[in-house]
Amino acid sequence: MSEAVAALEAERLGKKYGRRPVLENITFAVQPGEVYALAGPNGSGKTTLIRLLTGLAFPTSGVVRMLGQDVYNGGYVARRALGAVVEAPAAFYPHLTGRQNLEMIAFLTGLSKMETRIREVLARLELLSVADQPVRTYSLGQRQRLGLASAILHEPQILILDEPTSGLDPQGINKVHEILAELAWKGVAVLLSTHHLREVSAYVDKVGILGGGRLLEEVKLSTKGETYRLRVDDPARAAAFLKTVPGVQNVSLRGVNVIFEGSPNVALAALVREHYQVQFLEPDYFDLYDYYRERIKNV
Ligand SMILES: Nc1ncnc2c1ncn2[C@@H]1O[C@H](COP(=O)(O)OP(=O)(O)OP(=O)(O)O)[C@@H](O)[C@H]1O
Repeated sequence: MSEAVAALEAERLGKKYGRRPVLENITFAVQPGEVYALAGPNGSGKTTLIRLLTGLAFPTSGVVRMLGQDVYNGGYVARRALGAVVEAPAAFYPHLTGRQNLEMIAFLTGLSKMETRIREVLARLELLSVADQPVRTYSLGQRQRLGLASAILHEPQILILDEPTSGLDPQGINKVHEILAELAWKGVAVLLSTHHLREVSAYVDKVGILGGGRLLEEVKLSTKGETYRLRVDDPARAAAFLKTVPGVQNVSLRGVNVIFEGSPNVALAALVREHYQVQFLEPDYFDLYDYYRERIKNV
């Protein structure tokens, strides 16, 4: 079966400032309905990567595709599928109201049924009560939410957000996560950068860990079924073998652990039969934040 076209795809993306490489060989994909979080210490290149993905900066090497189309080469159609907030909080006309700012964006985007959609989005972001106040009177949280409102106004299939919850209070943070999870559920591909892995681990599908300008690892967070982890000699070979075992699904490597779903008994029996030395097998209670801290310790 051929794989569906990814909503957003970066292939061997690199960026140099002068002679200094800031990003090297970044390859990943976000499928429709998937939430992908970019994590990494300060200066690891998250914002630069987001600027490349959204066309605000050009890569030194590599390709970005949206819905299968190269965004740097006649990717106008592809970019219409994109909603983004890059330098949060997004810039608005301070003397115009929130609603007027959205009307201007809707007009420039050529949106039909503009008033209904603007009302819908303002309501979803809980901004109706301040919709007719000038943006200069908005709090940081309200500005952030207006940024998200403007990014989803045209119902994009791909949403890219740089630290969408920075500066928000806990209620505002929850609201943003709730909206992003809902958009993904409706099929939108969401990519966000974050320093708050515990906040997002409830609903993100994958986390790309950036360190020193490289994608160190992609952690898949399983959302369905019972997940187990085991430690075994030669984990890469054991993982490849488990992929062929009926009753064992979604096998992946996380560091030196093999993660899988399905029957732990079947997995264990199959490994023992093939003479693997299994050190332990247990339910996978995965703390993304602890794992991330461990992973970037020596970067
Ligand atoms: N315009 C630029 N010219 C030169 N160097 C730059 C430029 N923009 C970013 N850099 C460098 O690229 C590296 C990555 O920066 P970037 O802002 O992408 O990191 P980040 O992961 O988003 O950091 P943070 O978590 O602090 O936001 C840094 O070393 C930064 O100094």
